[in-house]
Amino acid sequence: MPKPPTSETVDLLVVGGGTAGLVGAHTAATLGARTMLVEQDRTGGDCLWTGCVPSKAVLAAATAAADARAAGRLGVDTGKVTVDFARVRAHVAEAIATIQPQDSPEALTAAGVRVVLGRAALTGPDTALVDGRPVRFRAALLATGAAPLVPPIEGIDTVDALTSETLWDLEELPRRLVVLGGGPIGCELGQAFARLGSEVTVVDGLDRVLGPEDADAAALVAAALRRDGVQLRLGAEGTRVEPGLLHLDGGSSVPFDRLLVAVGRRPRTSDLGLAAAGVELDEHGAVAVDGSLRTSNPRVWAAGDVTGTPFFTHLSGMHGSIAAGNAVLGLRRTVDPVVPRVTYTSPEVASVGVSPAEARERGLTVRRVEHATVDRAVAEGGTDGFTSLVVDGRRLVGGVVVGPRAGETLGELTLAIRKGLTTSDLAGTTHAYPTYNDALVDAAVEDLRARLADPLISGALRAAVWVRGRLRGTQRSER
Ligand SMILES: Cc1cc2nc3c(=O)[nH]c(=O)nc-3n(C[C@H](O)[C@H](O)[C@H](O)COP(=O)(O)OP(=O)(O)OC[C@H]3O[C@@H](n4cnc5c(N)ncnc54)[C@H](O)[C@@H]3O)c2cc1C
Ligand SMILES: NC(=O)c1ccc[n+]([C@@H]2O[C@H](COP(=O)([O-])OP(=O)(O)OC[C@H]3O[C@@H](n4cnc5c(N)ncnc54)[C@H](O)[C@@H]3O)[C@@H](O)[C@H]2O)c1
Repeated sequence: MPKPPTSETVDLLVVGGGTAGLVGAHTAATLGARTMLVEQDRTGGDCLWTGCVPSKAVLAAATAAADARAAGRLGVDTGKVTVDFARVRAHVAEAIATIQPQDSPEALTAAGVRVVLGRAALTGPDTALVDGRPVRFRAALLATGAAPLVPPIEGIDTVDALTSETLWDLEELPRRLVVLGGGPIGCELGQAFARLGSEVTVVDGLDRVLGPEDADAAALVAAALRRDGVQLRLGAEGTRVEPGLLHLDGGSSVPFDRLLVAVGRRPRTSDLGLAAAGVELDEHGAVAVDGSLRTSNPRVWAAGDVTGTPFFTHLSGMHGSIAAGNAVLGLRRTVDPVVPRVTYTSPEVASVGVSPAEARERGLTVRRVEHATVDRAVAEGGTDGFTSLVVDGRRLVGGVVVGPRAGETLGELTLAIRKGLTTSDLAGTTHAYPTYNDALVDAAVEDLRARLADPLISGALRAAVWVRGRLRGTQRSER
């Protein structure tokens, strides 16, 4: 009888080779742990292959087309703008290929990680089956990500609906693209395909796009989408699909050549052996974790989209690093609550911390500067936007930036909030002129001026100026 394979023991078993798993495995290996990473498909995960990288690459092509069409307003005539979708696809593929080596099995191996290409499932509290072979682990990190949600709408399986996973296989630009869902994916990709030449309709059950975002920011994005030719069908749910037609509640319908479903994502937890390992799910079907990213099994941690956290690569990476450090060193580090987010529409929407709406409920101060008063925005003709700061006393606790490159401005604000900086810190920092970040400074200055206008402070200041004037007068008359 053949002997059953003996099990190998590792310090950290990482299941999943997306951002959370990659960062987790690198962290553990750097700390000297015997680390095994198992990936069932391609290392790099959603972000590299079907998420951030291809979407931002296609947005770059779309922005180039839109800028070329709009160049006349700057006195530059380009003639008719045409889009060669095959070359757009080549650009997307090249971006992925350029970044891929950083996330590759070779890079992991060079960092000291043992990479197994295959499936992993837990079989007990400290055991797993990895590509059919038993493995014993001192700790495990679940980083299996999330998959696009396809809602159970009647007939949806009859039309070969696209998702963010399959969209990238399109060889031709669809003439009519209907996007179900007006969240970040629906808005970013809806705008991109419209700018590339598709007739796009975005359908959302809510009465606005980008549901959880600042209402004024969402309104600016909706207006920009409409200017790009996107039809918005808001407050309308998809109820039934038949080939070429999406029926909406209320009785109307929208024709399409291709349907893109972008109504959210669901954590990948099936066939992972969670019950055998005593790992519990939360009420939303995500792996339940405590503040240190530990699951209900004290040997098992989880990171990234599988925890149902806001689905962002930067957060997945932070999760991976913290969870792996905790698992290997027995620490209880927690994830910083200041998490920035950017939707890369044109204009971009960048937010962090307390929102203006929450600020109003809590009686905090909101300082807002319209980009129509920001010199760089005026010079570039990019004045559709604003910067709002949320201030608690003098401390910065949140902000929203809408406009070109808003995501770049957000870094400074995120650091300021994380470090508990004040509007005086921001206003007292010399900023290069002219940048969109001038709006941050202007909003901070507005806050300082408003505080100086307080009768007590302005009275004290007037008194100080008067005393200084008297002293000067006395000194002069003594000379
Ligand atoms: C279109 C789109 C655009 C996006 N744009 C942005 C953006 O601009 N900025 C941003 O921050 N975020 C963006 N995101 C979100 C971002 O892609 C995800 O939050 C991030 O990639 C999640 O990383 P992860 O490691 O948690 O999961 P994933 O990247 O999904 O990795 C999980 C990995 O686990 C593997 N796996 C699953 N089960 C097993 C198993 N049993 N055994 C072995 N391997 C397994 C999977 O094959 C996968 O490779 C975007 C997403 C989409 C869809
Ligand atoms: N720039 C970024 O960071 C970025 C970009 C893309 C995606 N992502 C991440 O990926 C996740 C998934 O994005 P998403 O846009 O698919 O999901 P989402 O959950 O953010 O938005 C889905 C939208 O679909 C609508 N919807 C749901 N069911 C519907 C129905 N039957 N009919 C009509 N509308 C319906 C919802 O009202 C919602 O507005 C996001 O949560 C985000 O964190 C991030």
